[in-house]
Amino acid sequence: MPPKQKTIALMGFRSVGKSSVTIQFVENHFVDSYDPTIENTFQKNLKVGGQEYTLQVIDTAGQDEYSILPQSYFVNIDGYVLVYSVNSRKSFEVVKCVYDKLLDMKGNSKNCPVVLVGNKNDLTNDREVTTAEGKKQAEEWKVAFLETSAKEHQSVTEVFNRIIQAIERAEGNEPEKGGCIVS
Ligand SMILES: Nc1nc2c(ncn2[C@@H]2O[C@H](COP(=O)(O)OP(=O)(O)OP(=O)(O)O)[C@@H](O)[C@H]2O)c(=O)[nH]1
Repeated sequence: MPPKQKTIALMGFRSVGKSSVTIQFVENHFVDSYDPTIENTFQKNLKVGGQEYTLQVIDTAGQDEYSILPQSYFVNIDGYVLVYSVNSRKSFEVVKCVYDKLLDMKGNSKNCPVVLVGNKNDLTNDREVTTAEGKKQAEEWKVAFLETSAKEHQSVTEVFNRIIQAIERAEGNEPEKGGCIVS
């Protein structure tokens, strides 16, 4: 089977680690410095449930609760990774606003595959959002939830595995359960 092409956007408040998660996934390293993103697109192959995927990963500029999302964020994007950082309650509030705006534009949640990600879970002493709160929000939205650490490469690949599964489900295909092989 030829690779399927999917486009995924990472969205969320500034400095939550969208670029770090993307770079850890695509290039397998962690960038300690903070360089605000305008917008970058990366490409990466990933095998999920026996199917090869070519992913375009769009690392967006950070949003806040007042951001007007550009039209380009609603067309030609198959799935959304909504990122907050567990050490910032503000970023958790912003991610809810971003979700509401996405849903407004997409019409309903069936058209809007999402994975909710609480990044920086290595910062145990600075935590402001509990795992239970993230989980509860994801259950309300009926989406997958993961806590990650881009710094410690924890659950990063799993994020992309889960968003592909969500996209396939939204398209009416239930992908086989199984390992995910990164190439
Ligand atoms: N401790 C820790 N720091 C992280 C983690 N992920 C990112 N950071 C740091 O957080 C800062 C912001 O990370 P970025 O990846 O640039 O965040 P961003 O969401 O892309 O930011 P914008 O481009 O402004 O939207 C950087 O200093 C990163 O090194 C993580 O998992 N753990």
